[in-house]
Amino acid sequence: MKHAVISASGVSHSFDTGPTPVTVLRDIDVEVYAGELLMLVGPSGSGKTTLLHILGRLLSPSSGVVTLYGKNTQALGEEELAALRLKYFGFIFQAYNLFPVLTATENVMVMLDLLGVSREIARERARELLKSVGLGQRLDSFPSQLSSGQRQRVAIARALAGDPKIVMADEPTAALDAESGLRAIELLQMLAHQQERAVVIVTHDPRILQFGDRVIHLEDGQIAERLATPRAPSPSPLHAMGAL
Ligand SMILES: Nc1ncnc2c1ncn2[C@@H]1O[C@H](COP(=O)(O)OP(=O)(O)OP(=O)(O)O)[C@@H](O)[C@H]1O
Repeated sequence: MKHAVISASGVSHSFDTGPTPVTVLRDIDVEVYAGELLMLVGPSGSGKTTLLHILGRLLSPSSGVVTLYGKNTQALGEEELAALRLKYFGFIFQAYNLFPVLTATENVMVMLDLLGVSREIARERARELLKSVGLGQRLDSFPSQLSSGQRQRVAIARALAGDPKIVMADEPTAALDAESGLRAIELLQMLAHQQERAVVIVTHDPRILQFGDRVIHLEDGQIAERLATPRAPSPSPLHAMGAL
């Protein structure tokens, strides 16, 4: 039987930052599995990013339970959660969050440094990761010298630095043209299908929906619909291009 990597049950969340609390998620049940690309879609404000943050344990839900490999994470303190995120998760955010004064290699090395990897080994590993996402020719480029698609691939390489079992991406193709978006989503699909990682993506982008093994629609903080799409049978064209 397939075991869930992440399981959220009865998750609700309210933000208490304004004069009145705003409930943004209501009684959500979601399971995430290794080897699948799960997409969270829905209108703006429906709670997709909030749910991604809760599944990634960047945010604790107001109520409900999130388990990681069967272990309840609710009682963990901030330090334990930070260690958990470092160990299991790779995050890719829309704005890339690359350091402008660091090269592509150095941007990936920052993550390895956090993981306690020595500088020399980190440099080697960062280069390997960048080559694996097709950036072997741009190792020493600064973010400003890269296209948006290349910057996104640096962000993907950095998210993979700790060899995470779970990769989470918020709008990974939103800022990309069609060709770069396709390459990015194929790369993320490869991480799920060929490397058995669990990949969770929040997206508005109709061009990439077909890549999801499952698509969960959120409407006003609730799950409106789950769709299963067939797994792509053919190997990624990125392989043929020698990018992976
Ligand atoms: N830190 C916060 N404090 C208060 N309200 C918040 C906070 N973060 C999000 N919200 C509110 O929660 C609701 C859901 O936001 P969320 O970002 O999860 O939606 P989304 O579906 O990802 O939207 P979009 O597609 O526009 O990014 C929105 O109404 C938003 O204004």
